[in-house]
Amino acid sequence: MDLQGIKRIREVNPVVVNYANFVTPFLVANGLNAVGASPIMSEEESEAEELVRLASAVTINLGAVRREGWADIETLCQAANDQQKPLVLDPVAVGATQYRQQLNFRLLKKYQFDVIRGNLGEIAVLAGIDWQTRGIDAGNGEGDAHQVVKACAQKYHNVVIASGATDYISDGTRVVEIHNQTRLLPAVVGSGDLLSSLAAAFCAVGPNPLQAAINASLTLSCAGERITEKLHDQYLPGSFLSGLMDELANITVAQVEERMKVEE
Ligand SMILES: Nc1ncnc2c1ncn2[C@@H]1O[C@H](COP(=O)(O)OP(=O)(O)OP(=O)(O)O)[C@@H](O)[C@H]1O
Ligand SMILES: Cc1ncsc1CCO
Ligand SMILES: [Mg+2]
Repeated sequence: MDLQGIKRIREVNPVVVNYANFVTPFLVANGLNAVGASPIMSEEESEAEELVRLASAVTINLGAVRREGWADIETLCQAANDQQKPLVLDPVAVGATQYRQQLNFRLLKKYQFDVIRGNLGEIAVLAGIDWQTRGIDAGNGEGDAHQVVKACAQKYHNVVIASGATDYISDGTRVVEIHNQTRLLPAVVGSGDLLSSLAAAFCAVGPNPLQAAINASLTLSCAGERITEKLHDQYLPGSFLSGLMDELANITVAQVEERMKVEE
């Protein structure tokens, strides 16, 4: 397992272009900056191709997209595919409305995403497996998480992260489970958005999307565990959030190695 990604991000300082939602761009930009990447948010179609040219990866977050935004998103996706830059999709609340499904399935049909990162409920919708979804939360379902994440990765020929108390990561063949966790991560709206953009940053420094997804998940959850411990397990989402940025900026490969709980 190649856990050196965080070191490479700090050396390379990869530019990550984000089509963000209007709820969490501050968290996503600061989180990317903290790990050593260089975030840029854009919603202007006329600069999309140029931005992708200077970027090392692109994240498309579908959290709050207006119909007018579709052309910009498609230009970003096309440029990323044309220029062979890693492309990550966050299908926020895809189960909630017909509109979200229409947009998600349209993009997944037209463009190749290297990584999809959603909660288990969202990933089940993309996989076409019956699962109860409610808004931005994961919801419950009967399906087996392994089956869901694997089916989604096979369907879209990519790597899928289904996040939750355990993060399940699959390339369609393997399923890797990340058991590091803290209840404070879901207490912060946008921790999922940050995970998606971190996956893009890690894809930018290789060696492959599966390892990048594992490294992104481990970095966020191990940083989250570290600050939770410093807060003596108190439920303090505000302190957690500011401390999380400090941990992301300082976490080392050795610290991740020491506490990582990975199963396959
Ligand atoms: N019950 C839980 N216990 C511990 N960690 C969790 C739990 N649920 C999610 N997480 C962690 O929180 C982070 C965000 O995952 P989550 O599944 O909540 O994404 P999301 O639903 O897209 O969130 P958001 O929409 O707020 O960005 C991940 O790092 C995940 O591992
Ligand atoms: C709350 C919310 N609504 C649209 S996007 C978003 C942030 C979580 O993805
Ligand atoms: Mg989300």
